[in-house]
Amino acid sequence: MIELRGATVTAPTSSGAVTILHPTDLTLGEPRISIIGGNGSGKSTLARLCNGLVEPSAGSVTITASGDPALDTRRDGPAVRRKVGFVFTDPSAQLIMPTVVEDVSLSLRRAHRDPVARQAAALAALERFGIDRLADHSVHTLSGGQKQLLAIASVLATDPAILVADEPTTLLDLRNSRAIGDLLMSLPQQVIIVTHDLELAARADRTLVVEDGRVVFDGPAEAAVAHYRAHA
Ligand SMILES: Nc1ncnc2c1ncn2[C@@H]1O[C@H](COP(=O)(O)OP(=O)(O)OP(=O)(O)O)[C@@H](O)[C@H]1O
Repeated sequence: MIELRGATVTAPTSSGAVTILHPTDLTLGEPRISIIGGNGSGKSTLARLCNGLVEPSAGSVTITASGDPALDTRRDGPAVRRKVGFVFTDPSAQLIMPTVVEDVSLSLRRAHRDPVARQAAALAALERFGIDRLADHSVHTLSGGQKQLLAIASVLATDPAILVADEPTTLLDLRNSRAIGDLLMSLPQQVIIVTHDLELAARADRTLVVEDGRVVFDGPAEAAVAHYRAHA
């Protein structure tokens, strides 16, 4: 569960501070939540607030998961990032190591100090997502779909309670975006997806429509998509 209380984001610019997200109150507990809205409306900012990549300039963002005490994104940054995994639009931004298995191993370095156990856990994570055959491939030789799958596998290998994905299918062709969409919708974790793909957005339990730094509609996915279409 993610709670925003008066969460506001401002950024300094040459012409003074601008408000990117106006004070926002949200309790996000549904298993599948989508965030839609026009370019520059503030969707990524809202998504990044959820795992502390962006900190609120005012108000608070707290995470409660698995009965643990609530974590505050400003106070408990590293613990929040362990609880809330984040997948970027461009998986290349996230893939750092030369080979596929090394990349997953890197994200497991905290969970498994022993290199042998870590390698086994990394291979198991790849197997779970059907990409174990790529274990020794260079990350640079993967297709866009394979890269996004690997980025998701690396994040999920650490078993976060919540996954936030910022336009995870934007760079993918139809087949791969469907596959990644299906995967995200089938995960046991709570999933929050920012997307311009209205078909994917409509599969959520709840959809937020963002416009000019404000959540202007919050409700069932079909109604939210209809609102967005009518006001776009
Ligand atoms: N650090 C910053 N400094 C100044 N302005 C910023 C900063 N970060 C974001 N913005 C501005 O805030 C607005 C919202 O940005 P955000 O990336 O959240 O939008 P978005 O809805 O995700 O857009 P898109 O769909 O194009 O990815 C944009 O106008 C952006 O230029």
